[in-house]
Amino acid sequence: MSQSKSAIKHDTLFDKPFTTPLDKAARFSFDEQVVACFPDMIRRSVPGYGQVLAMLPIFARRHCKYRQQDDNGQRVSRIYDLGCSLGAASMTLAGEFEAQDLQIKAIDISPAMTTEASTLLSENYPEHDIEVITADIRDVKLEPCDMVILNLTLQFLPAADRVAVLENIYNVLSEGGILVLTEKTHAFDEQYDAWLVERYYDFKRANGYTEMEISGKRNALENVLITDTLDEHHARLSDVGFERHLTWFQFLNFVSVVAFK
Ligand SMILES: C[S@@+](CC[C@H](N)C(=O)[O-])C[C@H]1O[C@@H](n2cnc3c(N)ncnc32)[C@H](O)[C@@H]1O
Ligand SMILES: O=C(O)C(=O)C[C@]1(C(=O)O)C=C[C@@H](O)C=C1
Repeated sequence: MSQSKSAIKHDTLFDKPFTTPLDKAARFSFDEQVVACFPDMIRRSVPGYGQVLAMLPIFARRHCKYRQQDDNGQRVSRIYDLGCSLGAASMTLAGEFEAQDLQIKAIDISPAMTTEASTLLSENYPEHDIEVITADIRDVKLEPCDMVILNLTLQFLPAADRVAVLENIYNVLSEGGILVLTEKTHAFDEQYDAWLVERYYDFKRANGYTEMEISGKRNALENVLITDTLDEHHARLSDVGFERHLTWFQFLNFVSVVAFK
């Protein structure tokens, strides 16, 4: 993928002393500053990020069966990329499918993200039917679809809103379709959780983050990124109607679950 304006910036967002977590301005947000270094940040901060992305087209090949129709009446597979950020998941899918086979709808609440995602996707895949939409995924009316990707997005919604978003997804997925839900989690057992969190910080250290950057980001994410346990995710998927869902990927405290309609 080529970056539109400049080379990807190195993430140095938290390399200065941080303010208190009560300072609203210090809260993590997906603004222009984050957009500028996002590919570097997510690659160095999320264990297995590239591996999860690489599996999405492989899952799509098995589960997307041209069940939908585009505006010209052509049979297509419709995929939602919810909380798309710069469109990395959409980009990976477009790279593995012919333009006429897919209709991708990539949605994000951050205009800074969607502006850059639109540029990147249209520059790299001008022939593909990819719509980038700036919206809150709690408000959008989804259309019938074959696959939904929630890659590190649900964790940023207030806990009380998560069921409704998953219910909407369940209702619009076609029979045979899938939801791929990737999340940062915490372990119920405090000792296991402490071990996982410490090894996660080791992972960040190994990727070049300093102690100040690690603690600054932790403060900024407090009450912004709210994790559930893996059991809570599975229970919620059952509650909204998914009868079958399994954890297909886990790397430290990051997991990915596939739910089958
Ligand atoms: C960690 S990023 C997702 C990464 C991306 N899916 C990827 O694979 O590269 C989380 C994204 O969710 C978006 N987001 C958070 N709350 C949202 C909401 N209510 N509606 C839509 N997008 C939301 C943020 O703006 C941010 O871009
Ligand atoms: O938990 C952390 O410290 C992270 O950096 C994780 C995480 C994520 O899971 O989305 C948080 C914010 C950025 O979007 C990139 C990675």
